[in-house]
Amino acid sequence: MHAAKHHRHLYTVEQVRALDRRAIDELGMTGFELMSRAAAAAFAHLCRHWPQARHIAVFCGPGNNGGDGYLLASLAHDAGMMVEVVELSDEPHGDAARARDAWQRHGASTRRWQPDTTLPRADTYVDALYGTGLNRAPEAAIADLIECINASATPVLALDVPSGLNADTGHCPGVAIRAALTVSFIAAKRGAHTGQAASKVGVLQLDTLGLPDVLWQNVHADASLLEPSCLPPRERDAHKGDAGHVLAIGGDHGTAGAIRLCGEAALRGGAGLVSVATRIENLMALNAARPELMAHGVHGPQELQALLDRADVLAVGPGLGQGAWGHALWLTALDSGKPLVLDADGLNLLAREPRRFAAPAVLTPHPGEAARLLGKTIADVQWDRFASARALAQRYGAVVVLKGAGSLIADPNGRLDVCIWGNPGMASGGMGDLLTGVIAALLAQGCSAWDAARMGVGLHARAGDIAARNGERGLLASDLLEPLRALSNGIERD
Ligand SMILES: NC(=O)C1=CN([C@@H]2O[C@H](COP(=O)(O)OP(=O)(O)OC[C@H]3O[C@@H](n4cnc5c(N)ncnc54)[C@H](O)[C@@H]3O)[C@@H](O)[C@H]2O)[C@@H](O)CC1
Ligand SMILES: [K+]
Repeated sequence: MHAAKHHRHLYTVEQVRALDRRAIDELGMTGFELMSRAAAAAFAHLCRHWPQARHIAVFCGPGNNGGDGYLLASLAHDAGMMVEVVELSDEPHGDAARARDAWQRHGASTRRWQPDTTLPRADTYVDALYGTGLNRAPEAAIADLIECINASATPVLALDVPSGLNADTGHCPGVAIRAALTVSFIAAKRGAHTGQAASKVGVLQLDTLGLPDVLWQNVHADASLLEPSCLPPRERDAHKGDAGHVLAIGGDHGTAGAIRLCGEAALRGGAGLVSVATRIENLMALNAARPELMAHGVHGPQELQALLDRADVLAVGPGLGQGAWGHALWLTALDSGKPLVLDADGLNLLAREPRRFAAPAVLTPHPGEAARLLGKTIADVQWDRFASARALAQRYGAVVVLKGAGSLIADPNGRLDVCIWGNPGMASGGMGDLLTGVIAALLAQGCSAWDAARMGVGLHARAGDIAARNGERGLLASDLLEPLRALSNGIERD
C-alpha cells in the first residue's frame, strides 16, 4: 500500500527507527506485528513482480531484517511455493528468533551458509541478510555469499535495503547485493537514493505497511525527493530584458567547447540574453556555431568589467583554466558581487582561495571538486554525500549541487533535495557545462538560488533521460539541448 504524500520524504535510519518506535508506542503495534506486515507486503510485491515464481530461496541474517525473511519464507511455503532458507551462523535474537521458530515449525529446508557450497536453484532470491542495522562491511564469509548471489542469474528481491548498502548514506563499506527490486518498509531511507545505491536497489518500492497517516505527522524528514518543475509560461507581453542577462566566463585555450555549451544551455534554459567572455581566439568559432551568443574576447579584468556591469547573473568556470588569465577573470567576477553559478575551474580556484558568498550563489561540484573544496579525499566525500553537501553549503554560504548518481542539492540551512533522474550516459564531457548554464538562466529569470539549483538539476537530469532513449553510450551533452528546451516549457514528448 502506498501513501503518496510520504513518498517525497526521505529519512535517516535514526528517524526511521523513531517512526518504528512510534508505531509501537503510539499505535499499540508490536514489533512482531510490524515484521509480519513487512513480510506480507514484500511477499505481495514478489508475487506481483515475478508471477511465475514457484521456487524461492531466502537468505536470512541475524537481525530483524532476517526476521522479515523467515516470515516471508513461511508465507511463501503456506502459498505452496518451494522455499529454501539459507541462514548465517549468527543466532537470531528477539523478534527475529520468534520469526525463525515460526519458520522452523514448517519443517522445510533450512541450511547454514558455508563458503564453497553452491547456492540453491530458485526462480527468485530474497535478500534478508541485513537491513538498516548494517554497521560495518560484511565480513569475508558473508561477502563471499553476497558475491555468489550477485554472480548468479537469479533475480533478487531485497527486503528494506540491499544488504551491504548503508541505508543512511548510500555508501557501501564492502560488497553489497545488487537487487532487481527493493521493497522498503514504512519510510523511504535517504541512502537508497544516492551514490552507490544507484547500482544496488534496482526498482525501488516503498510500502507503508498500511499504517495510518498520523504516524508521519510532526516527524521531521531529513531530505526530500526532487519533483519535476519548470517556470510558468512567459507573459504575452514579455521582452528580452525580463528574462535576464547571463554572462558566461571561461573557455581558455583549447576549451572553447565548454563555454559554448554553457552559453547554449543558458539560452535553452530561457535567459533573455547570453554573453560570453572568453579568449579572443574562440570568437570566430563561437559566432559561427551559435550566433545568438554575444561572444566577447577579453584579455583581462578591464574588458571583463564592462561586461559584468551589463550582466544580471554570472556563470563562471567552464573551461576557465587555473592560469593567470582564468584567475584574474575569476577574481573580478567574484568581486562584482553578482549572483552566480560556479563550476569546474571556478570551483578549483575557490578551493585555493576560499570565500563565503553574500549574493545568491550556486556551486556545482562533482565529488572530486567537492573533495578539494572540503580539503578531503573523494572517498571521504562519498562516504556520506549528505554530510558533504551540507558541509560545503555551510562553509561557502552557497547552495551546493553535489553531482554524481543521485545528485544532492543542499543549502546553508540544511535543506536538502535528492534528484533520482539522470543516467550513466551523462557521465561524459560537457554535461556539467550545460547544468551551469541552465541554473544561471533560471537565476536570471528570477529564481532564488535554491529554486534555480533544484529546478536546473531536475531539468538537466530529465533531459538526459529523454536524450538517452536512443542509448546511454555515446550520449552527447548537446543532445540534451532540445529536450531541455521542451522541459523548460513544461512539454514532455514521448
Ligand atoms: N524495528 C521495526 O520495527 C521493524 C524492522 N524491520 C526490519 O528490521 C530491519 C532492521 O533490523 P535490525 O535493527 O535488527 O538490523 P538488521 O537486521 O539490519 O541487522 C542487525 C544485525 O546484523 C548484525 N550486523 C550488522 N552489520 C553486520 C555486518 N556487516 N556483518 C555481520 N553482522 C552485521 C548486527 O550486529 C545485528 O545483529 C529493517 O531493515 C527491517 O527490515 C521490519 O521488520 C519492520 C519493522
Ligand atoms: K536486505
